[in-house]
Amino acid sequence: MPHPESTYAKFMGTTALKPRLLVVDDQPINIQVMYQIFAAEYQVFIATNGNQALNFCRTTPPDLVLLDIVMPGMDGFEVCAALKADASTKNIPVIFVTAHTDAVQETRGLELGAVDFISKPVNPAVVRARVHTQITLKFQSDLMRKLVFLDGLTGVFNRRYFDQQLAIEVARSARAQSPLALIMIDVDFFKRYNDNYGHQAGDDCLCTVAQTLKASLRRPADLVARYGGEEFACILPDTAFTDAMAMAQELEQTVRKKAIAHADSGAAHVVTVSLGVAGHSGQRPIQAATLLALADAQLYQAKHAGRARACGAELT
Ligand SMILES: Nc1nc2c(ncn2[C@@H]2O[C@H](COP(=O)(O)OP(=O)(O)OP(=O)(O)O)[C@@H](O)[C@H]2O)c(=O)[nH]1
Repeated sequence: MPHPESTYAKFMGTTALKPRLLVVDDQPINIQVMYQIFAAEYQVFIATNGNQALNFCRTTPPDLVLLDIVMPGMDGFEVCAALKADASTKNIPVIFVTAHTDAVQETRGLELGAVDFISKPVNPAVVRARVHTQITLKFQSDLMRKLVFLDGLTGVFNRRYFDQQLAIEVARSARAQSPLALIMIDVDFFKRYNDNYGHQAGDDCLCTVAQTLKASLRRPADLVARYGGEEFACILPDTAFTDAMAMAQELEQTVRKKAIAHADSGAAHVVTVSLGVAGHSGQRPIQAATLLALADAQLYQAKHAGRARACGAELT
C-alpha cells in the first residue's frame, strides 16, 4: 500500500507534506491511542469538543476528521451536520469512531454525510487502512475539483473557482471579523500587444503574467484567478488593506521586472499591469459584489491615472 505522504504529493503536486488528521474526542485515552496510530504518517490535531472541532475545520481545514459521537455539549452527529452544511468544510471527509455502533446510528451518520464508521476499541491496522483509503479518495476528488476549476490557458484558477472562493472568504471574514482584501489586475494596452506581436504571443504573455502573479503570493490561503480575458483577480484572506496595497505594488513591480517587451505600450516599454485594491476590515458583514465593485472602481482609477500602478480603497 503506498505511503499516504507519497499519495498526497502525487495527487496534489506538492512537496511531501503529511496529510492533516483531526481527532475529535473528549477522552484523553482515546486521543492517545489515535495519536500513537497516526503520528508517524500524519499531522495529527486534537479537538476535545464540537465547537473546537468546527473552529479548527473552518480556519485550517484538515484532510480528514475522526469524530467521536458521544461528547459533552455538541455531539458528533451535530458536528458532522454543521461541517456538511458549511461550503468551506463540506468536502472534509468524516469518519465516526464510536463504542456504541448499531445500524440506526450508523445509518444516521452515513446519511449526515460521513464516509465510514469505525468501532471502538479500534484495531490499529484496520483504522489505518480505512483512513488511508479515505485520504486517497479525498486527494483524488481534490484533484478533480482542482482540474474543473483551472483556467485552460494560464493554469491558474478560473472564474468559477474565484466566485466560489470569494463567497466563502466573505462569509469567513464576517464570521471571524477578520480582514479580507481583493485585487483586480488588468494587463495594460493588451490589445496593442496582440496587434503588434500576434495572438499566440499574447497567449504566452498572459501565461507569464499569471504564473508571475501566482509565484508572488506567499500565503497558502492567497489565490490568483483569471477573471476573464486579460484580467486577473487575487483574494487575500486575513490581510489588512495596507498590506494588500503593499502586495499590489509588489505585484506591479514583479510583472514589470519580467521585462516582456511591449514596444507599443503607452505605459512603458515592457508589459505592465494596473491594479485595483479593495480592503475590508471585517467589522461588519458585506456582499462579495460590493468588494468586487470597489476593486473594479479602483482599477479604473489606476488606468485613468496613467496605468502601471495600484490604486486602492477600504470599505468603511
Ligand atoms: N492573446 C489573447 N488575447 C486576449 C485574450 N483574452 C482577451 N484578449 C485580448 O485582450 C485585449 C483587451 O483589450 P482592451 O479591453 O481594449 O484593453 P487594453 O488594450 O488592455 O487596454 P487597457 O486595459 O485600457 O490598458 C483584447 O484585444 C482581447 O482580444 C486571450 O486569451 N489571449
